[in-house]
Amino acid sequence: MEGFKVINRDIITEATAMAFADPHLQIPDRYIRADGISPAAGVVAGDGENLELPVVDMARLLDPEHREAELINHGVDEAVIQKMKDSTVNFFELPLEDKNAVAVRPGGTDEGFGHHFRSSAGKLDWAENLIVETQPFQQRNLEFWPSNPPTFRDSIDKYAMEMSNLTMRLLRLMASDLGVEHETLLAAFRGKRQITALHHYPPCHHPEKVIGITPHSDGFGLTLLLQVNDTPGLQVSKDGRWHPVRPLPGALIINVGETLEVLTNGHYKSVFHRVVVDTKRSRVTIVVFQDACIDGVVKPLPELGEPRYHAIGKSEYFKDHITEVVGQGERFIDTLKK
Ligand SMILES: O=C(O)CCC(=O)C(=O)O
Ligand SMILES: [Fe+2]
Repeated sequence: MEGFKVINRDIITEATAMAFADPHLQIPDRYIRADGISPAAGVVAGDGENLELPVVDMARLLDPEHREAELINHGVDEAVIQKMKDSTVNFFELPLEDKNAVAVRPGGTDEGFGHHFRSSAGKLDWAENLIVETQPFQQRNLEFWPSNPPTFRDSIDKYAMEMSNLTMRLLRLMASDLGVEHETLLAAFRGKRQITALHHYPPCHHPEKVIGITPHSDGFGLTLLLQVNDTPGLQVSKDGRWHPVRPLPGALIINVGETLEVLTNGHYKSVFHRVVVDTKRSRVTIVVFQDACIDGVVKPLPELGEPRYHAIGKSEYFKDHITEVVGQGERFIDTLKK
């Protein structure tokens, strides 16, 4: 996967692992954000102003009549979710040495365990991440798929499949909402890449000095985010303030990526978000990105009228998306608006 808000990867060192494990150790300088990125720099909305993201209660969305039953019959398989959560937690609990068996290779592919984002000032996010490409099947690079815990590969394989199916169900609903043929929207996603990112944000005794994930908006089509535990941290930017997002237990958060904003000609909007870390509890999330394009191009579906965004080739899109996100902290697609 070329692109994906990555400018540079870094391995997790012993010193970092120690700082992550002991909230009372001094924060290494590379994690201290003084560059306008730190949570201290943004205004956070008050209590009771948590943002209602498009939190999708699958059961309710798919069948208003049969909430519980529908979740079992049409929603994501609970056993698959639980197994994926367990494997993820087990992986992050391993000693650093074991996790580094699938470490990122600086200058190599964008997969692996490590830091996946480094600001131009060389600062790092307060998190360790494992990223693997889960679809298309032929592009899986098992070198980066942990064999420890032993359940990991099977868990992620099944979870990825569930997320592909869920994406197709969501796209059908979106296509109906947009008034376009289902196939038009589905075709833009079919056979495209699916990237799975596992995030672990350790606690930090000075959360105002570090950031779990730098403010950004997702570049791909659709993001499906699952919280493994209920530690808060995700915040969404709206009207110049950061609003905490607290998903309902068991709900997935669906983020519209910039590519989907363009495809739908601005009907769905991609949001700017970040993660702040907790003083006491770690936060673990499982995030699946579904990519999309029309014949290699990011552009509005022709059915949706006069295009409001300029068309751009996929590789150019990702190249520019990175520079823009990192350079200015703004959404790249705003530069594509007509
Ligand atoms: O972990 C989270 O809550 C958000 C992760 C995220 O924004 C991303 O992976 O793009
Ligand atoms: Fe994101």
